[in-house]
Amino acid sequence: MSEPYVRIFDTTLRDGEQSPGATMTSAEKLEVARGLARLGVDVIEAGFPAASPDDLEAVRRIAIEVGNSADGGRVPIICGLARATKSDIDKAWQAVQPAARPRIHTFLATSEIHMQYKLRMTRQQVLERVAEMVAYARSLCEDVEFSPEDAGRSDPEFLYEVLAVAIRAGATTLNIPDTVGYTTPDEFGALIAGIIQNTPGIENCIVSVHCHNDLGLATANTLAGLRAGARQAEVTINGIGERAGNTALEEVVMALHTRPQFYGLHTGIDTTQISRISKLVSNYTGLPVQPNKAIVGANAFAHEAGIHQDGMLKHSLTYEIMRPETVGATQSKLVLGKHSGRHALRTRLAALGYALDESEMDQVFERFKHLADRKKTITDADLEALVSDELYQPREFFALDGLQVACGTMGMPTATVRLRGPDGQLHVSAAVGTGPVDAAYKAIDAIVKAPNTLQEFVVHAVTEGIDALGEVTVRIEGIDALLQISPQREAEVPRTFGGYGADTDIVVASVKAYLAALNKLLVASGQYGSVEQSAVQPV
Ligand SMILES: CC(=O)SCCNC(=O)CCNC(=O)[C@H](O)C(C)(C)COP(=O)(O)OP(=O)(O)OC[C@H]1O[C@@H](n2cnc3c(N)ncnc32)[C@H](O)[C@@H]1OP(=O)(O)O
Ligand SMILES: CC(C)C(=O)C(=O)O
Ligand SMILES: [Mg+2]
Repeated sequence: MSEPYVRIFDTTLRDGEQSPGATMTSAEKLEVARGLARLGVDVIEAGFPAASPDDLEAVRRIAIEVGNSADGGRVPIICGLARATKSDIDKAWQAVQPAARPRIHTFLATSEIHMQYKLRMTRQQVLERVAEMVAYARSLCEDVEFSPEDAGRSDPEFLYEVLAVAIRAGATTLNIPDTVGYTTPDEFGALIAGIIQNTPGIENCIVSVHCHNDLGLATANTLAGLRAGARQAEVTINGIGERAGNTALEEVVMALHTRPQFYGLHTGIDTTQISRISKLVSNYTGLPVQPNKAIVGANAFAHEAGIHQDGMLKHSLTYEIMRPETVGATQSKLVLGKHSGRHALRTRLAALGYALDESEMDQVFERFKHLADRKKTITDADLEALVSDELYQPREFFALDGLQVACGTMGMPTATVRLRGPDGQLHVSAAVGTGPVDAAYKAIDAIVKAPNTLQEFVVHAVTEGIDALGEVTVRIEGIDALLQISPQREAEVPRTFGGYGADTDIVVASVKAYLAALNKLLVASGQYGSVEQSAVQPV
């Protein structure tokens, strides 16, 4: 019992598939089973063959194709679940028999509430059924697992008795399920310790734990069970499963992997396969992984806070207890947003090719914070637009002098725009568009003649109510020919320009924002005179 190896029993294809809506096709199950074998799980619980002929066939295919191949370095045990009835056990055996290492897993509830209301059986009848069905399973298969369902709410003394009967009948693995996720870690650990201490013959069996997450304690309970002497953990990928789910494979494996001194236990899992199988299961079941999910969530290795980003840049272990590559994830992400600081911003700008001195950095940082207040995440294109503000002093070549729009359901949206140009003259143009903003932008384009593509258009209400001040942020990309001032300058000329406008009239705000971005583009292009200042040098 004291060996340090923990068997990973994956039940994604059985208990995981019991998640509402998570049904997978046979082909998808086979693909997941292959992924689990590559991951290095010890046991694949491939399904509940008595549930339907399709389920039986899916388990059988897995037994044939995955249960006989050593793709993952060794052949996994293929297991089928069965109620404690002859017909379920026969179907489970029919399904798993073709595997090189088949297992039958049978179960019967032992809590008072399940015995009385669900099974309508007495304790004595349960003991007799366990003896009979475990022996029957063992007559077919050498590897038999027995689970006293709802063990977490069962009388421990009765459990010892049931388990001893199962051992005498030939069970080789005794799995202790906290079926409804009711127990707490101390309690569950004590239950496992009590079972190991008080069940005759248990020293020749593997004790297993199977926890559900109704109180969010599945992983904690599983680890407590392992600390108490269990050497098999029943888990699912991404923690999917009945109701709030099962213990997540990735959490248990990485807890043991990350804290070897504390647990002194290890598994045969190739941790670099974790991210891949997580995505596969999420895609096939249609169950998205929450972004903050431990190990496999999109944010598991993303850092937004400036203090954390600074720490990460100095030494990744300041804020990461494991490397993303260890679980097969792409590298850590420093997400630029309203909580970011100068270190992260400077690093990102350097990666984009800009080296700023302190005072330039201060200016860019101030604008960055202001923009981050209005936008959830700041992209590289946003940064280029920000730097362009510093690199090329914005000059108002074209200023809005008047705007009139006609829109609604009675005709074509039309805009008339009057701009004061660099020559001091007023220029008027009118255009139709798909809406008033589109029409106004087309009218402006007809005057300004600076080819560009609109990359982003964000409208934001600053204040509440009908008279809310609307803010518009746009980002445009200049068409290359206009920006090729000279080959040497090309590398340092940003192609993306941001503009911002605010007004109680959202179309006016949109026009102001567009003109602001266009004026920057015109400065960069040198169309109306030379570039005034180059504050930023390429790295
Ligand atoms: C905790 C767990 O995850 S248990 C596994 C849950 N998984 C599943 O249920 C798999 C999918 N299930 C199914 O497809 C169906 O329930 C089937 C085919 C297994 C059974 O369908 P039905 O025969 O129509 O029975 P139904 O599901 O309505 O009721 C379950 C019956 O099994 C009995 N039963 C429940 N657990 C066990 C058990 N471990 N051993 C023997 N009988 C059991 C119940 O008491 C009930 O019996 P009753 O009809 O005499 O009252
Ligand atoms: C069948 C058993 C092991 C089960 O899934 C449970 O009790 O949760
Ligand atoms: Mg379960």
